[in-house]
Amino acid sequence: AGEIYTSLLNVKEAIAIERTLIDTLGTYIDHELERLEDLKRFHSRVSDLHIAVYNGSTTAMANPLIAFTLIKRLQSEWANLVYCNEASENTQALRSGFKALEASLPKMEDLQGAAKALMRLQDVYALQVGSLTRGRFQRAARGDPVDIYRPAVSVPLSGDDCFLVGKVAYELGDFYHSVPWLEESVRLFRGSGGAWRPENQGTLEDALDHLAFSHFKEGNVSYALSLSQELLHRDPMNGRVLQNVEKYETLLVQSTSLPVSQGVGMRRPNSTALRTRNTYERLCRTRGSQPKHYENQRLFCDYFTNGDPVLLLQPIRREVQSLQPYVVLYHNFLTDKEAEDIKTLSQQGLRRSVVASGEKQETADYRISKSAWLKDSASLLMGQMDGRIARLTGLNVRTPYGEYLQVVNYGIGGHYEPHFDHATSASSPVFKLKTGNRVATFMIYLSSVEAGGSTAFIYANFSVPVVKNAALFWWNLHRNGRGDEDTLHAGCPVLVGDKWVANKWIHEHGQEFRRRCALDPEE
Ligand SMILES: O=C(O)CCC(=O)C(=O)O
Ligand SMILES: [Fe+2]
Repeated sequence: AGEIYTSLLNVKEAIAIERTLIDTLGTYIDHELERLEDLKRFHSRVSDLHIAVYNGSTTAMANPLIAFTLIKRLQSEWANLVYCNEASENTQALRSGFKALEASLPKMEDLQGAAKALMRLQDVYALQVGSLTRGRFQRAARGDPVDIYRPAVSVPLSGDDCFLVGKVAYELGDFYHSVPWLEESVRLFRGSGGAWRPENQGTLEDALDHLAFSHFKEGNVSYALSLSQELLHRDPMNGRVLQNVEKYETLLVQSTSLPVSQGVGMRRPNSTALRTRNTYERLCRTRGSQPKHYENQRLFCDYFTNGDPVLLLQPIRREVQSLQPYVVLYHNFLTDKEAEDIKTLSQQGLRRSVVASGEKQETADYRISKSAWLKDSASLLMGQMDGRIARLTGLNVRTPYGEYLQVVNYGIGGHYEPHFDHATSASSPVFKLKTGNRVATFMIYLSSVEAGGSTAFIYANFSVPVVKNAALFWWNLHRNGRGDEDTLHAGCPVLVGDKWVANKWIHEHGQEFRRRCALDPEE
């Protein structure tokens, strides 16, 4: 079993696992209740006897029957009860039921991945952590926060839920994220009276401790001090906290003469994609600033036939999204049934998506999804689709000029940060087919999403929302074979939904007479 958080299909499968656990726990509780009923029955029988028969005197023992039953109870009944194995048998059944599922349970990696996903969504969609903990997706705005998406059912987070997210950030040394999540955790733990719960990972004290240190690392010593003082108040014997309090006090005395380092504002941790991050995130939140069709006459919608006899009978609705680079959206490229069939066909083959790294391929945080390759033999549908793509694009998409269909299912907060589909180095695995570079991408949306998940073209400054059954086509290379930098694109994090896409990558070879060279290097 691979990880779960990288594909929503696997996350959905986890529901069935928990159903089994619910049943197992239910059985355990029933058995334990029966056991406690037995204990209660015995307890009240004996205590009733003491009230009714013995009644503070010993005269009843003159009755040999009463004396016999007292002897019997003390000789065997009490021992039988006290040494009964039922409790441990019940526990054992509960634990073995759990153990049977252990292999299919999420791992630490899944919890971390899911926590990182929440922080990613918080960043990219500028969501308020306070709203998230109330089960809402809201952005800070002047005045009241604005709903980005309204879920039908909203599930609030607990103090412990927030503690875990904060702790994941904390352990990554990411105090920018640990602070707001631990703040929420402390607030919620305080609100619930700080009562201990057996299922919890952390306590109010743990949250205070992590929060104080996060503030200290962010340069907010006085806040770190007051949190540590609260912690010390609750846990006066904690020597480490006492030391911290003293340390913070000393630092504060010294720093009165130093420039105040507080209020600088916390910085988000740097990522490699820093250069394009602002544009990328803006494009994920909005559709960007690509001129609308009425602002640019050359952007249009039409019913497209490509002069093809089949398409002439059933033209396809084409929406030109951009001219430089040339990006078009073909609506209703597939039927619902076909989209479902493709998802079903790929289910067994889904593996964690990889990215090119030199000559090798490896998993990366910047691509969170699972994908499968569907060979032409997978279904008759493959050939039919190839035919449709060939008619629309006028290109040769037969193997090896077109790659197998790559079906992708995104995970929690799943995304694909800005990248090129074509190879940018001679050692790229793209050249393994020996049919040149990826000249064009034909990407089909197999699902819709509730929120997020747009496809963003960073330099071209526009984004395309997910439209189920539609297909997005663009040229990755200039006519002279050089990569077109303007095709830098990304799959935005899925805010709410189960996003599926399918990629058909078309190579240079086989297109010699279909897409000819041009003298203009920009063409
Ligand atoms: O999911 C998307 O919107 C983009 C996917 C993509 O760019 C890719 O798979 O190469
Ligand atoms: Fe791509």
